[in-house]
Amino acid sequence: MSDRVLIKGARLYGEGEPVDVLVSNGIIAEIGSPAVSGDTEVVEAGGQVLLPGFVDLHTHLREPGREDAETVESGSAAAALGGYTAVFAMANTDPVADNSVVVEHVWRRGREAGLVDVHPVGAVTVGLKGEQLAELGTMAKSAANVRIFSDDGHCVDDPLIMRRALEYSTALGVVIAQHAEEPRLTVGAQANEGERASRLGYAGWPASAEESIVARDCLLAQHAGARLHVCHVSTAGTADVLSWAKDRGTRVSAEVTPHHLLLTDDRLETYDPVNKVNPPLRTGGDAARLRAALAEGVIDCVATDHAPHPVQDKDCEWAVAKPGMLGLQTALSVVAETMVRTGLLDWRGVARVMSERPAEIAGLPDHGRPLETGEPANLVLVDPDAEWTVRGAELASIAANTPYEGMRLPGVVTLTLLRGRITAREGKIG
Ligand SMILES: NC(=O)N[C@@H](CC(=O)O)C(=O)O
Ligand SMILES: [Zn+2]
Ligand SMILES: [Zn+2]
Repeated sequence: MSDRVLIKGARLYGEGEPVDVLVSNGIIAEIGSPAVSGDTEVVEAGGQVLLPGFVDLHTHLREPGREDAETVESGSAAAALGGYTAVFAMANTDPVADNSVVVEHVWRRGREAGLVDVHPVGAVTVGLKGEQLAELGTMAKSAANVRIFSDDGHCVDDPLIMRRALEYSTALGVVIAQHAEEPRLTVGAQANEGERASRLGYAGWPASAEESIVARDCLLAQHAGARLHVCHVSTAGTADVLSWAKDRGTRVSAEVTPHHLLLTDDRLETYDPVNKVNPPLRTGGDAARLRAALAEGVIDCVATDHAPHPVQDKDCEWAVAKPGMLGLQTALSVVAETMVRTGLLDWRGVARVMSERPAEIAGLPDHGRPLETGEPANLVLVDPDAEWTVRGAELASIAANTPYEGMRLPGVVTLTLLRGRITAREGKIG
């Protein structure tokens, strides 16, 4: 295949007149009306929107340990098809990614798949048990160059351990990403605490279990001069806490998932565990506030929390089903539906929340870059007017637990380029 790609007639950030973009040697070589030589692959963009490739700070690739749900390879394919050029693979694997052997393994598997930059997240504590700090320094200095640490799936609830992790992180220049859930407040929790959960007989997961940890961690981070990242913000109250913390100069960033922007606890009525997720789907008021907070920058970015589960862990009684839902291939469309169609964000704003901010938070030098000559060609082309119908069985993930089954959504990823190489085109890999 040619190493030169000419994207003809794309609108950069969805703005202005269509231009031609020549990609060569992994970079954007020319923007305007470049001359085409023989050995150039031409992509007719027809006025579609060109954006920097998306960066997902929160993905579960399940390898090692649960290859029946996802592998680095299948998850990388889902990522490329979703318009991603970099993903961060969470540490709650089996064995846990709490040492340099596991993080280097995941990193190498990502390189072998070659569809997206796979950056392993390291665990904060040994075995995600919340008792003893993992060797953050060794993982940071390993070949995997770990930049984000998280016990995601579990909250680092002991304030002393969290304080030590934050203090240690400053010396390493890394970020601690917290799954904010006070475990004493969510014992047996199954769904958002409220009238609907009580009526259906589900133990409630109160907003305060998230908000109290976020407030505590903002204070700990501020005192330590450390950087904190808040995973999957799900409540209006957390947006308030973040707004307060940012106003007083706390170095805190935050993500919201597509499902918390679009779906609400109305979904409980279905009794279908595909809708079970942690933190749980909240109220319409929460979702509205999360959208506004994302538009305002109180919440920095969108992260998928892509959480594949095999059928036996989802196709069962609600109480025993595992929480989590697929997200990589539907994220752009859900953002288009909730943020672009509503007028809350334009496409430049989408570039900010899905590419630029996450790349900055993670410290990735080659992603989330401006669409300019000389910049790395990590790019995604989106057809903003096209719609598609989500079918779990057709997604690239091994698991099929999408909550959007049968939904028609706007925004289709038509091309993804990683360092100038086509990784996905018209819904197909490579
Ligand atoms: N989000 C989820 O419901 N599940 C995640 C864990 C997590 O993100 O907390 C998983 O690993 O399955
Ligand atoms: Zn989590
Ligand atoms: Zn997660």
